[in-house]
Amino acid sequence: MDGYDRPERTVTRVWMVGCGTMGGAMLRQWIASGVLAPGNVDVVNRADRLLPAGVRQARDVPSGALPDLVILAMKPQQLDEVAGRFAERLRGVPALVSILAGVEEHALAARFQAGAIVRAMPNLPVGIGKGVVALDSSSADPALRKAITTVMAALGLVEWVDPAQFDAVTALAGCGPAFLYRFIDALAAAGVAQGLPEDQANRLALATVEGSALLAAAADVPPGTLADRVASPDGSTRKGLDVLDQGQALVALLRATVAASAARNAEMAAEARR
Ligand SMILES: NC(=O)C1=CN([C@@H]2O[C@H](COP(=O)(O)OP(=O)(O)OC[C@H]3O[C@@H](n4cnc5c(N)ncnc54)[C@H](OP(=O)(O)O)[C@@H]3O)[C@@H](O)[C@H]2O)C=CC1
Ligand SMILES: O=C(O)[C@@H]1CCC=N1
Repeated sequence: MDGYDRPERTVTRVWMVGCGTMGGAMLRQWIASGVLAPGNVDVVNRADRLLPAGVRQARDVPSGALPDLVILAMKPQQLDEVAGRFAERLRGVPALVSILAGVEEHALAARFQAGAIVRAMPNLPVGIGKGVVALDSSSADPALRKAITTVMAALGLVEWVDPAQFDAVTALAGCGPAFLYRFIDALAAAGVAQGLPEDQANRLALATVEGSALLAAAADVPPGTLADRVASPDGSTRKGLDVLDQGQALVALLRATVAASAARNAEMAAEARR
């Protein structure tokens, strides 16, 4: 019991529909962290993939009792196909979690009859337990929200967000790793342009981003203050920052980048509405 005389909810048996790049990253970390036992997970995909040992995979959902949780981890464009094939069999599952970008809770509820539906937006570092998982649900009760929070906490930072902000959160955190990886490559390429060997520039750029992120995460001051600490008075960093800050160049570039991703999420939401 949780102190409010309600039974605790636990997530033990899970079915996962689709388990590619993101589903696979989540599953690997859940199993590595002991949150899920491999023998309690069934994956439904179109062809066998390399999955953690002990996880079953098949082309159809298993027969027998429904699990505690079904996770939809295929692409948004595959929603109707998956609903057409599996919605009847999944009817009455206690909880359905979707990681499909853009696809709203009522679009899922129009296709699947589940006790509750939760939208989740992970990002790729969940595979090492250092990701972000944004969550939203209007149908989950407090006990389920707590259970889902516990499961997702093994993947990294968990944030419940306003549904109206889900597309923005997806653009920032879900897509964010891709933007960071581009930045790392661009930093390395800039070093090469200054005469560094390419392999060395790649190592230096990656280690610089890794160390800087770890330091910022541990610091008691914001990243902007750390940037000023790097910039010695009248030194070389300031000259570089002046370029990034000129006309708010970097801010404007990232605003446009995140806005483009958020707009695509909104398009995918519209495509899934009915
Ligand atoms: N990649 C990322 O960083 C993030 C992705 N997401 C979301 O995760 C979801 C998956 O993306 P991602 O992992 O990149 O894509 P992938 O293409 O890597 O994975 C999709 C998976 O779905 C499976 N699949 C496709 N159609 C069906 C079907 N009809 N029945 C069962 N399984 C099916 C594929 O099977 P098969 O293996 O046979 O091809 C594959 O395993 C998307 O909805 C995306 O919005 C969310 C946050 C971040
Ligand atoms: O590119 C995509 O659509 C998904 C959503 C967030 C990251 N990847």
